[in-house]
Order: sequence, then C-alpha cells, then structure tokens
Amino acid sequence: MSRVTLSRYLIEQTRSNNTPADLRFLIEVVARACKEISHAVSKGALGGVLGSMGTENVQGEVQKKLDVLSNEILLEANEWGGHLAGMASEEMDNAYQIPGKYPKGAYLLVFDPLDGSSNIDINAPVGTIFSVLRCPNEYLSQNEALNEKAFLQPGTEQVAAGYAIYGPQTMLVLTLGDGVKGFTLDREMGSFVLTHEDISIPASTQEFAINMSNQRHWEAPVQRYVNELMEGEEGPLKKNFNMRWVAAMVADVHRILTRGGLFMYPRDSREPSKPGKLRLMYEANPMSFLVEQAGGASTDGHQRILDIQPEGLHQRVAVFLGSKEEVERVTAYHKQ
Ligand SMILES: O=P(O)(O)OC[C@H]1O[C@](O)(COP(=O)(O)O)[C@@H](O)[C@@H]1O
Ligand SMILES: [Mg+2]
Ligand SMILES: [Mg+2]
Repeated sequence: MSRVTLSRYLIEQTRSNNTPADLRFLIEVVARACKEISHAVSKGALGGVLGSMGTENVQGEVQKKLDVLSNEILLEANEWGGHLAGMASEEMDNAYQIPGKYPKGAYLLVFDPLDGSSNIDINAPVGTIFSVLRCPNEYLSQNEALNEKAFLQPGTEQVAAGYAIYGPQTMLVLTLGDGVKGFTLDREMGSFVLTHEDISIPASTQEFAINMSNQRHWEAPVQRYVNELMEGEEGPLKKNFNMRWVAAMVADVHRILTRGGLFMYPRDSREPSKPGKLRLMYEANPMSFLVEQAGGASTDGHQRILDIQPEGLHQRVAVFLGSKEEVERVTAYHKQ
C-alpha cells in the first residue's frame, strides 16, 4: 500500500488548485513545529519540561514550561517562513507582527500552543490548535503596521484549521475547507502519514462531555438538558448516555471526530464578563471549522460559533459542538 504523507497530500491539493502554494508551505511549517512539540512532550521529566514557569498569561492562568516552550517553537518555526504577516497566541498578550517594517506574507496564524496543559504533569493527552486567516488587504497594500484588528475576523473566514494531538500516537487533523483528514506521525520516517481519509461525525450520539463540577453555576437551559441526559432511557430523550471528560479540548474533540459525541463548555454565573472558559479565536473557531467540515455542528447556545464577530484576541465563548442532533437540541433549549 503506498503511503500518502502530509507533504504529498498538500502538493496534490496545490496541483488541483484547491490550496495556494504559500498556504501549503505554511501548513508544512506548522506541522514541523508540531513534530518538535511532540518530541518535547514525549521526553517529559527526562527533558526537564514538566512543571510550571512561575509566570501567568494574559488570562491570569499559570504558565507551564511546555506552554511557553511550545509557543516559542511555533513562533520560531513560522517567523522566517515568509508566508505570514503575523501571529497571535494564547500565551501572548498582543498580536505579533513578523519582523520587518510592514506585513509581508498573506496569512495570519492564531494558535493555542499547548491545549490541556493541566494534563502535562499526569502524562495524559495534550495538543496544539491552530487557525489560519487571510491578512486583510489594507495591511498588505497600504503598508500599515499590523495590529489586533487584523485578526478579528469571524471563523467563516478561516482558510485552514487543525490540531495536533500528543497522545499514545501523535496525530495532525486538518481541514482546508474541503473535509477533514487525519495524519499519524510515523516517528521512524519523521513524517505525518494520511491514516484517516474522510473523518465524519455521526448525526446522533449517546455520549457527552462536560465538566460536571460546574453544574451549580450553569444557566437554566443547560441544567435542563444535562438533567435529561442523566435521566437516560427513563427520561424524555429515551436513551442512556455515557460521559467522558479528558480536560483537554483537543482530546475531547478528537474523540468526537472519531466516534461522535457532544462537547459542552457552557457559560456560567461565576464571571459574567467571561462567557465560558474556551477562547473563540484559537480554540472554538478552529474546532468549529473542523467539526462542521466533518458534518457536525457548533454553537454558543444561541448562534453558530463561526458567525460570531470577534471583539478581542482572547475573547471567551460558550461552546456546544459535535453530533448535530444533540447540538441542535441543546441550542433549541436556549431559545425556549
Ligand atoms: O479545568 P476544566 O474545567 O476541566 O477545563 C478543561 C478545558 O480547559 C482547557 O484545558 C483550556 O485549554 P488550555 O490548557 O490551553 O488553557 C480546554 O482544553 C479544556 O476543555
Ligand atoms: Mg486550550
Ligand atoms: Mg493552551
């Protein structure tokens, strides 16, 4: 059986005019950085990468050594690729312009360098999430210095999105807006190999994911819906549900892309100024793009996540994504 590597797949996409060459190179560079992060993650205590930095990011969360290292790996790899105008990350307060007086490359890269960082020290799955946008013309043609505003585009504008999951296997899951492909890292070859040709999410499911410890803070529609899930066959949904929570969005979404399910991180009453925990630009948008491309759905309970006009780089959003029937049901409960 001939093996299709990520590079070969991307070349074919460019040949058939689906993917511009500069976007192809950009994805290659991101994939190379993910390989490096995978290597660092797998070294664990041997590489001295476990534990905290003793610093906080812009959201007041303690940064792990691997959060910072992964951010540096992505920055360094992409800085000189020539295809980017700028980058933004969970671990950087502000947008980062590629060195040079004015933006040059055509794209913007937004990422969560290490997702699920509370899993690092317990040897459980973590990942990297990324989203690619076009740099708006005014920054390219009028030689304007790049700022946060350039990034504030709804998720429908993404030209590519994906994640790497560092679990028992390292995988890269990618969409270029034409379905979802999964590539597994062959460590001996050093290449990502296409192993999951057409990833699709079944419309119905009997599995959900939510952090139940926040139950008392949820809004009424989510209380009602999760109570119904828990009632199983005896309740109005008339079927039993199983529950999973990996505490890394990458791993929970990967499970849903593999066998279906519903992932929820609702807004709650603790900090009304922060709707939910997850970040729109580098968690919810890329994952929603992937999920929709795989035939699933994604909303914030009220509207399609990809339609939300972002107001800040680190904006938070409630997330309900996965198998269509259940996303539609919980979204409908918000409207009643
Ligand atoms: O602490 P909780 O409620 O389990 O939250 C888990 C969620 O937080 C996150 O870990 C946030 O990601 P980061 O590790 O990138 O901050 C999600 O991946 C995950 O779904
Ligand atoms: Mg994250
Ligand atoms: Mg993170």
